Order: sequence, then C-alpha cells, then structure tokens
Amino acid sequence: MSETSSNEFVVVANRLPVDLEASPDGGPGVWRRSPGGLVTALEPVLRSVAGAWVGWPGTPDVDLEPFVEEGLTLHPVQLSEAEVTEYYEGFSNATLWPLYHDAVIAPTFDRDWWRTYEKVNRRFAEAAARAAAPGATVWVHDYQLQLVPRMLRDLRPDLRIGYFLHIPFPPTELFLQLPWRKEILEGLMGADLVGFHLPGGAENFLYLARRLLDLPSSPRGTTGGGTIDLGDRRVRVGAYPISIDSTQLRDQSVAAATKLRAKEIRAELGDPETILLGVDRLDYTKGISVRLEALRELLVEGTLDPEKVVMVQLATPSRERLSAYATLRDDIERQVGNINGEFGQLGRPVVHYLHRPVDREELVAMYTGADVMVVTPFRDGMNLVAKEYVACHGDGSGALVLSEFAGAAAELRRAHVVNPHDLEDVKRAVVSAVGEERASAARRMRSMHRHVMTHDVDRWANSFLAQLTEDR
Ligand SMILES: Nc1nc2c(ncn2[C@@H]2O[C@H](COP(=O)(O)OP(=O)(O)O)[C@@H](O)[C@H]2O)c(=O)[nH]1
Ligand SMILES: O=P(O)(O)OC[C@H]1O[C@H](O[C@H]2O[C@H](CO)[C@@H](O)[C@H](O)[C@H]2O)[C@H](O)[C@@H](O)[C@@H]1O
Repeated sequence: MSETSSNEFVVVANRLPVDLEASPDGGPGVWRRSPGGLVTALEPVLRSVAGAWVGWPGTPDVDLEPFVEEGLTLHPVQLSEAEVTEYYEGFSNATLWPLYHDAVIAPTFDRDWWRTYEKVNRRFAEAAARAAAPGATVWVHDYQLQLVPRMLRDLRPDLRIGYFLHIPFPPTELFLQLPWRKEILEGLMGADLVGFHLPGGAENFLYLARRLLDLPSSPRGTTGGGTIDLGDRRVRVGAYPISIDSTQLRDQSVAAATKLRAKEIRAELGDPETILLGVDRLDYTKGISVRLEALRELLVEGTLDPEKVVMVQLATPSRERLSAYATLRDDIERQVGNINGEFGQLGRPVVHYLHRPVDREELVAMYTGADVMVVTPFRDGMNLVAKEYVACHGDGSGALVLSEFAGAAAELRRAHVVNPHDLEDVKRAVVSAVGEERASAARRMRSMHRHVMTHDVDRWANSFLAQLTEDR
C-alpha cells in the first residue's frame, strides 16, 4: 500500500468532478466543472465527508499526481488518446450507453473496445486499491466501470465495496445481446451492494444472476431488491433513486439576485406570456427533437401563438466526436432554424438555443423564471433537471412536462406525464401545462416540491451507505 492509502471513503467514477480543458497553445490547461448529473449529485455528498475521488481528468495523456481541491483529494487516472476512443467513446458510449437506453440507436459490439474496457477498468481498480485505507468503504459508479468491483475485491478483499448504476439497467432481452454479458455480471458481483435508481433495474439484475450465472437469489420486500448468495458471501441488490441538493437549490431560487435575474431574462426574451424551457446534454436519449416538433406543430395549427410563447433550449455539448452526437446536433439545429425561419421575427426568435453550458446562477434563474419545463427523454436513468426545476418552484408556480421513461417519473407523479414516442401526447401535455388553471397547477407543483425537499441527495447517499456498511 502506498502513502496515499489513507482514505476511509473513496468514490470511483469515470470522471473527476473537474475536467482539465487542454490549452490550444500547449500551456497549462484550465479546470472546469465536469458535465452531467453524476457529478452534480456526488460532489456535495463527498465534500461533506472529505473523502477521495478516483477518476479521469477528462483530457487524454495527462499524467497527474493526486492533489487536493477544496478539501477533496482527487486521484487522476490517466487515459491515452486510443483508450479514450475505445473505452470511453467506444465501449462505454457506443456499446453500453445505447444498449442500456433501450437501444434507441443500434449499439456497436467491438472486441477491441471490450479488451480496452477491461484494461482501463483494471487501472481504475488499481488506483482505488492504492487510495483506500485498510477496511475502507469504496463506492464505484456507473456503466463505465462495471468490472471494477470484482477486480478491486481480488486486489483488496478487506474493503467494503458498493456499486451504483446511474443509467437504466436494461430489460433482460437487451442485456442478453451483449457478447460479454457474463463478464459484466461477474464484475458487478464483486460488490457487497449493487444499487439501481428503480426497482425494475434491481429485478432485472437478480433475474440475470439466476439465469446466466446460476446463482440463487432471494427477493426482499416490494422494492425490487434482494440478495444473491455466492456461498462465502452475499451480494445485496436494491433501488435507491438519486436526487439533488434540494435545500441549496430552493434557497438559491428565492434569493433576491435570482428573482431579479429571472425577471431580466423574461424581459430579454421580449416579455412573452409563456417561457418553455429545456435543459439537457445534447444526447439522442433526451428527446429534444420531440419537444421541438411538438412546438412546431402547435404553432402551425395555431394552438400556440408565436407572439406569446418562447422556448429556451440549453443543449450542453456532449461526446462530440461520436457521429451519432454530431448528427443529432445538425438535426436539432436544423429544427431550431426551421421554427425560427417560419415563426420568428427580426430580433425575436421563437426558440432561443444555446449550445454551451451556462453558469449555475444563470441556470437557476432560468429554472425559476420558466413557466413550463419540458423534459422528454426516450429513456433516462433519473433526470436531475426535472427535480432541480421542481426544487426552484416552492411557491407553486410553474409546470413540468415529464416523460414516463425518465426515472424521475416514478416520483414526480403529479407532472404532466407523457409518452415521448407519441407526438400527440406531448402536444396535449404542453397545451395542458401552458393553459392549466393556476390553483390546480399550484397543487401539483407544491406536492412535487414537498417530495423533492424530503427526498434529497443526502437521503439517497445515506440510505445506500447505511445498507452498504450495515453488518453482513
Ligand atoms: N451549470 C450548468 N449545469 C448544467 C447545464 N446543463 C445541464 N446542467 C446540469 O447537468 C445535470 C444533468 O443531469 P441529468 O438531468 O441527470 O442528466 P445527465 O446529463 O444525463 O446526467 C444537472 O445537474 C444540470 O443542472 C448548464 O448549462 N450549466
Ligand atoms: O461523462 P459524460 O460522458 O460527459 O456524461 C455525463 C454523465 O451522464 C450520465 O448521467 C446519468 O447520471 C445522472 C445522475 O444519476 C442521471 O440523472 C442521468 O439520468 C444519467 O444519464 C452518466 O451516467 C454519467 O456517468 C456521466 O458522467
């Protein structure tokens, strides 16, 4: 064990909470916050226990020693350019990501990518083994690192190992397509506790352990969880829906500066009666095209008036070197252009589209000021954006249109729930969210707000970690 192995609690995730953005002139890069909901959720949890975080700094070929950033010890794992292509863009995001999201686009099965995935998972396991103190708790995250629990247990049987999947665990028929299905299951089986957002994911996993690995499992309670008996030890399986730092967002949403900025944004948009808002990574799972098409048809039919409605769509750049993402960007930008060409006026587009991240204060002002949040993924593990919007509307204002295929729909039942594959249903929900009578809309929003305030990210982490560290 090296001198760095003094951490009682270690998180292992593909990304560190900050990304090193390479400088074009070869100078020292700039650290920026990493994209995505995993970092949003985990960062406050880990900072509160001053743990260590093992992950990739987001740029190929940088070799960095562990360093401390605002009280958190970061352990960078180096990836070469070829490993970024084959492990991150390839196996993680062109095989597992589409397969686990209902195969919305066809997954690619490539043996070289798989070999690189194994090699990189081993490197993460070795880094975690170096970082963890004797008997420490190590929490491994997400689909990029499904082999790490087993590899880490082989290196460090003294550790307590948890694993959480942030994306949906697929229906068993889809998982069975994976040529390396047994290896993945065996990798996950190295954990003491395997967590999913929803009971359905836990049930699918328990079923596959029986069917593919012939392991006896027993279901427990009604939440899809259970245990798998490995002979010398047990693996627990359960559902733990992730959440947000609800209090922080609620407080920020009612701050005078946020309210003022929300008003300014409305004025900058030309004081429309209704602001629709979409906030997503630019990802084909998120259903951005569906909501734009719903808006276009409602404008064509005259159900919505382009003088009274605007839509703001933030689309954070994501995985840009993958062709599916580049094609998606072209398609979305063409749709935005068509709507504005047909219905916008000089200086007054109907759709305001940004393809870059905005800072957190601006995002919260947008949430606070938007009348209708439109969240229409074809499949999404949770979707924190939906919860963030609700946290910002404790006064009962606003409305949420939410896909039934986002994990968040299991909790935010009083949203205007839609099937994103059914365009008429999306249009119906947008119209009813825009036109709903105020008192009824406020009852919906307040009920969802109460839920988000009591089911926050601390509750998620505490319930997972309590189960993980409970005596076996
Ligand atoms: N600061 C900032 N955060 C963003 C922006 N776009 C998305 N996010 C955050 O990224 C996270 C997205 O999480 P989620 O909805 O679960 O989807 P994911 O991207 O698939 O992880 C949320 O916490 C958002 O607030 C942006 O432009 N600026
Ligand atoms: O790291 P990237 O490839 O840039 O992608 C960003 C993150 O996207 C995914 O987020 C998921 O986690 C959220 C929190 O649990 C959840 O709400 C959302 O539904 C998921 O899509 C991915 O799982 C992360 O690993 C990525 O870092």
